[in-house]
Amino acid sequence: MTQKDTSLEFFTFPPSSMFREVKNITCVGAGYVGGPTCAMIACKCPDIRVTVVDMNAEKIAQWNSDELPIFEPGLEEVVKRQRGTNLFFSSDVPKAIREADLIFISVNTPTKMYGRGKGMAPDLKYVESVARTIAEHAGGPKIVVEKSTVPVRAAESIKTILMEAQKHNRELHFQVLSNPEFLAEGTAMKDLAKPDRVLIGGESSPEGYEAVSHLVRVYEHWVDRSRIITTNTWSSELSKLAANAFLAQRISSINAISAICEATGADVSEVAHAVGYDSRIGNKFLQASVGFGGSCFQKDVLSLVYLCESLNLGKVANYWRGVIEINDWQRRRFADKIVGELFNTVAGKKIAILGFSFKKNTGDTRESSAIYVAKHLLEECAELSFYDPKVTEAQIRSELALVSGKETVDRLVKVHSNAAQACEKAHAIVILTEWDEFKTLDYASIYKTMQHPSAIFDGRLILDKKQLREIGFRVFAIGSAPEQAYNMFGTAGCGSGGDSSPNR
Ligand SMILES: NC(=O)C1=CN([C@@H]2O[C@H](COP(=O)(O)OP(=O)(O)OC[C@H]3O[C@@H](n4cnc5c(N)ncnc54)[C@H](O)[C@@H]3O)[C@@H](O)[C@H]2O)C=CC1
Ligand SMILES: O=C(O)[C@H]1O[C@H](OP(=O)(O)OP(=O)(O)OC[C@H]2O[C@@H](n3ccc(=O)[nH]c3=O)[C@H](O)[C@@H]2O)[C@H](O)[C@@H](O)[C@@H]1O
Repeated sequence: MTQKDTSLEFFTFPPSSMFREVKNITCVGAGYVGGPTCAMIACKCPDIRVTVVDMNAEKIAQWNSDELPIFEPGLEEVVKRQRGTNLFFSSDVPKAIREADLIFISVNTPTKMYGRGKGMAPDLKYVESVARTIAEHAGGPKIVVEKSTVPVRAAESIKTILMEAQKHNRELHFQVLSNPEFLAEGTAMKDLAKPDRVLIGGESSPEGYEAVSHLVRVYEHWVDRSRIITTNTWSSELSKLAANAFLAQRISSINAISAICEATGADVSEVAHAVGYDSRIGNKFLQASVGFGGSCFQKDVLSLVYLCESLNLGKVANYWRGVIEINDWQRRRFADKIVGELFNTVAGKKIAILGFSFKKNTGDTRESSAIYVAKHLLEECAELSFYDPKVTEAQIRSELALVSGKETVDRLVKVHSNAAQACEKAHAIVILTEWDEFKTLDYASIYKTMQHPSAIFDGRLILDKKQLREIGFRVFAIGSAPEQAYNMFGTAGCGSGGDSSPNR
């Protein structure tokens, strides 16, 4: 099936349409995707009533309150404007399903932690449970849209469940579409308002085309038709996994280069700039870091690896597995670097950790690299004092307890409400999230309150190394050798992380 075969441009509606024009949308799953996506649809489509439902009643209560359950720049304004007008949050899932013309499935698909595929395959139990609820309560024709990220051919399972219900009730008609979401946290509202593309996959049949065209029309309220791509269902499902794998691969690529930089005197920012200037490569997503985090990159690359293994494509599986391996290695390498530069022991030393969320402008901590760097340092008995502008103390403690145990966390972890306090009497500062406020801290004053010699480890490349060195800090950044460690003949004076321990 080619792209052109499924393109809607040449498509004319069949005389008897199976589905009504979309006037009521229900989204099952009021999380980081369901909430912002539906807020945007409600905002851009005043003629459509949008209801977001979730089995978690507490979360729904938060969506209906002044304190939304997630922080996302620009979200609160839109929710507060639309809520009660054409945007509703409810925990009455059956009712919202009955009333909908189109239903988004936007539930979580985390990596499975049990049974077959443990630690690799995505857990599709929530998606399946929604499909069953739809089958039970639909009562009439529905376009069901898979927005969650799923493996290729997941739509087939949803369809099988729905078709079983259709066999027993002639009022029921279903079409299952794939419409993966590409928003990034922290910029979700911008991404939704002006997406690079909207991807819709559907069945190659008149009913499939009709369903696709209904969803196209929803997006056409604000997205130019040229940016709405229609494909077959499986291409759409695979494109989402592929897009995340490509993005994650870019980060692992630049992080792999960062290790070479540290050992040679090249500077990863300069290399990224020079490489990214090639218009075929492009300059986005080339920021070396302490490793990518977030709920999706690791999960989706692992899902791709599992898919390849299931298809007996071992070489392809290994290729993508390397992306995760480099990411884990980068985190470990950075933690080892901290221990090494603090004279090979951090036991009993206070280390200030600035940033805990997986990136700036979000309070989301899922798979944050901070968790893993902290885990390694806690294993070395470091005393960690944290500050993050959007992550609560309870959240930091509970994430760390999962990997290091509650007793260790109670003994060695403190959480502060500002950066300066976290740094007081510390031997080192470690930047793990690129929050803007960390760029402009008064480091000269902070330096005076610290133990000396004082070190800064920049895992996000946001600090001015020269200025910090002038204050007196020993400065270490991902992807550049310490200033004194390199001579003009190219021999690095300090090893900064080969495959063996970088400790000197
Ligand atoms: N977080 C992100 O930035 C992005 C996530 N995605 C994908 O979107 C999907 C959703 O991700 P998030 O919104 O981050 O997850 P989330 O965990 O924030 O939200 C999922 C919600 O679904 C609810 N839920 C689960 N099963 C349910 C059921 N049977 N009935 C009613 N509610 C149910 C949960 O209570 C939860 O509130 C995942 O597949 C993810 O891979 C895609 C693009 C971006
Ligand atoms: O499927 C998803 O969940 C989403 O995953 C990512 O979005 P997100 O994880 O929210 O955030 P990103 O901006 O992609 O950052 C992911 C991680 O990579 C890190 N990163 C990003 C870019 C970069 O150059 N270097 C780098 O280390 C970030 O700090 C963060 O830890 C994708 O960017 C979205 O397109 C996708 O929809």
